[in-house]
Amino acid sequence: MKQSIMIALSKGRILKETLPLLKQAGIEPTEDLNSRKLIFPTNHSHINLLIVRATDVPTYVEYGAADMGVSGKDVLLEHGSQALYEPLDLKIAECKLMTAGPIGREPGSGRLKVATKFVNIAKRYYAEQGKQVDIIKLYGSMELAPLVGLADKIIDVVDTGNTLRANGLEPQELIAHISSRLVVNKAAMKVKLHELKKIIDGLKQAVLNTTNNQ
Ligand SMILES: Nc1ncnc2c1ncn2[C@@H]1O[C@H](COP(=O)(O)OP(=O)(O)OP(=O)(O)O)[C@@H](O)[C@H]1O
Ligand SMILES: O=P(O)(O)OC[C@H]1O[C@H](OP(=O)(O)OP(=O)(O)O)[C@H](O)[C@@H]1O
Repeated sequence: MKQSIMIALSKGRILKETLPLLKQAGIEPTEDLNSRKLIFPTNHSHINLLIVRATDVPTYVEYGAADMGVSGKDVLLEHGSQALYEPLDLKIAECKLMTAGPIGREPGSGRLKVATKFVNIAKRYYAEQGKQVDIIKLYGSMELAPLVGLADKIIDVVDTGNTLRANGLEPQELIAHISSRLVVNKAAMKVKLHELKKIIDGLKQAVLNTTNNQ
């Protein structure tokens, strides 16, 4: 019997952009993913999909509750991914992790206040520059913080820049180019090598086909 494989995905962008790649790799869910269920069967009886919050994907994979998953590089940088293999850049959900602030306004001379949900990334970024800043943890709608005086700057992902512009903000420093990555549990990679390698190779080919056709 084939060893069972659990793949962790998150709703929204990652699910939408990963499903066509999985399909090309021969893996398709056999139930409607819009239901309230959280575990979904696929056309392979040994492969199931687990739907979790985007920020929880590395945790599920790290502890082996899922054998593999798809996670934004921003989430991986924030989580710390030493415990995970990252065998493949899926080249989906591409964006940039940036600092941003009010258009044309330089922060005052006091200690800089930076609002973000990426607290670890922010700490590392400013520590590397030898800058002492106050980091304010938010869980969403970071763009609001500079508008109401909660922070001078934010750190968030930027794609078109529309969200920043709509709130009178502009992108400033680039911290990292972001795309979604396939992550694999290290122990599973040993124990389930054969089954996991088939999926990784299938996805690798799917990414190649997709990028060649763009
Ligand atoms: N505007 C964007 N364009 C392209 N990729 C993006 C954009 N925003 C986020 N991403 C990438 O897609 C990933 C998933 O984003 P998504 O918006 O689906 O989840 P989220 O809202 O960040 O997660 P959660 O639901 O846990 O808050 C992010 O981790 C990031 O890598
Ligand atoms: O530069 P842009 O193209 O405007 O994209 C950037 C926005 O995209 C993401 O939000 P998303 O659309 O995923 O909504 P969310 O806040 O629900 O995650 C992110 O949090 C930014 O706010």
